Amino acid sequence: MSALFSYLKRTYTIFNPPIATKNEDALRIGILGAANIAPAALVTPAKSHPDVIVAAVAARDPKKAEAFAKKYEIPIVHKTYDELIADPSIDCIYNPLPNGLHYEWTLKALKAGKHVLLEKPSVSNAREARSLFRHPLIQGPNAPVLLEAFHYRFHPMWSTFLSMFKSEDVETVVATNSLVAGIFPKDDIRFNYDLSGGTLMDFGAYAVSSVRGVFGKEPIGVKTASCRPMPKEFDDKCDEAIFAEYEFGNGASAKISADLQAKGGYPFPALTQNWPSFKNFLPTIEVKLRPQTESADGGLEKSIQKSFTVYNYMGPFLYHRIDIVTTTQLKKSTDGKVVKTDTNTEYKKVYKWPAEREAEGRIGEEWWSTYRYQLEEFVNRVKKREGSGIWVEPEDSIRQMEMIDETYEAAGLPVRPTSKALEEFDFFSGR
Ligand SMILES: NC(=O)C1=CN([C@@H]2O[C@H](COP(=O)(O)OP(=O)(O)OC[C@H]3O[C@@H](n4cnc5c(N)ncnc54)[C@H](OP(=O)(O)O)[C@@H]3O)[C@@H](O)[C@H]2O)C=CC1
Ligand SMILES: O=C1OC[C@@H](O)[C@H](O)[C@H]1O
Repeated sequence: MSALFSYLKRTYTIFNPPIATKNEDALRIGILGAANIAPAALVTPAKSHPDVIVAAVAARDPKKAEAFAKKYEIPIVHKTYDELIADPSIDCIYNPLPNGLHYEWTLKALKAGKHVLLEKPSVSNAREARSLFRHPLIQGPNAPVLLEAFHYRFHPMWSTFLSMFKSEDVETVVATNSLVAGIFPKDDIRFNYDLSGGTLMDFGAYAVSSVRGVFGKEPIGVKTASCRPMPKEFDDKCDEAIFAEYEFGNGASAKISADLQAKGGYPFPALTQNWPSFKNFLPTIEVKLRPQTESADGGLEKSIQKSFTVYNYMGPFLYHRIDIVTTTQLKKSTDGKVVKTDTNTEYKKVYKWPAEREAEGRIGEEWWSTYRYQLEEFVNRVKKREGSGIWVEPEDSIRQMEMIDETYEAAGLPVRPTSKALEEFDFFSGR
């Protein structure tokens, strides 16, 4: 009963957080577009942050911007994205535009001296990523801050999970993210090539990012990759599902599968045609370590294998569970025949940092969403405070896009298109 009560209380508070009194020097953030994700990723988290005011919004249709501003109590409405970026009262820009517009509008914001919280995936491809994240505009101690909003990384669950094993001990990783068909219509921005859509750019980007995080390094190469393209009458340069396997060296490998149009049939096919299988219902990552073998009495060998599975690693604030399974086997040394198997499973949940980590800047509340933890660090960077140290480094964002490009190429799909803003003037080639 008390577990149910605390679950309900936490969930309620995520969406109805206590309102912080704003400090005089609170950062004023403007939102580019009346985006669906903006309330969850910025407006609600900002409520409980004393140093953040969501001060302005702009949309292509001013009426839409006005309605959005009214609903979310945003004081300033700008007629255009350019006007918002030029507003001197705005310190930071939140960019939740479709992926294909990330490069252009982020660069414009940085040129105007604004800090940018940029939705994931950061840009359309590795070329854009190199141009943006190595841009002279963001170099130097007083340069504007630019962060790719891979929010799940900022939640204490993720760091705790990574701390449970050593990356060099990992043998296999499987990351699976599925969403029931029909949630996103087939003409959604996620399935529009010109806007840099594709499942690999969406759910798949989390899978790529999480696998890279587990290994703490880049793959040697893509072993296999395939996709299920969108139907021909839609945009078949976009993947509605993507499957890939990567080699990480020393026999280690990772598989990802991401599907934004999943059909399954669990548990009653006639009623649940579109549902992914139960096991894959929540975004899941499973890490298996290499078995550790030691000799035991009586001509036996003892082999211990550990696996760590997180259910809902993408949105752990809503619910998650880490399963730690230890399988101990006794085998005959002569022929490897298993004589005894013991399995022990532990379950862990981590919604906030333990109190003793506060001194390291690891602060938060049980009801902080991944976006709230992320906002805390974004503000810390802008305000030059130490913070938790968790960050998505510029080179990390570049390598993320390199892996996405390589996967698309291996799956036989084109890399997402480069923005005209870069085609027209590429800083690095000077064109
Ligand atoms: N962090 C997370 O958990 C999530 C992140 N995202 C990311 O956020 C971004 C936006 O996603 P989401 O909010 O779902 O998207 P929306 O469909 O809500 O689109 C976002 C905004 O894009 C603007 N826009 C500008 N040009 C176009 C165009 N040509 N076609 C369509 N829209 C256009 C619209 O702005 P206007 O209002 O001006 O018309 C719209 O409000 C993506 O990069 C996505 O990957 C998405 C969901 C979750
Ligand atoms: O980042 C995201 O997380 C939630 C999904 O619904 C969405 O498609 C994706 O962009």
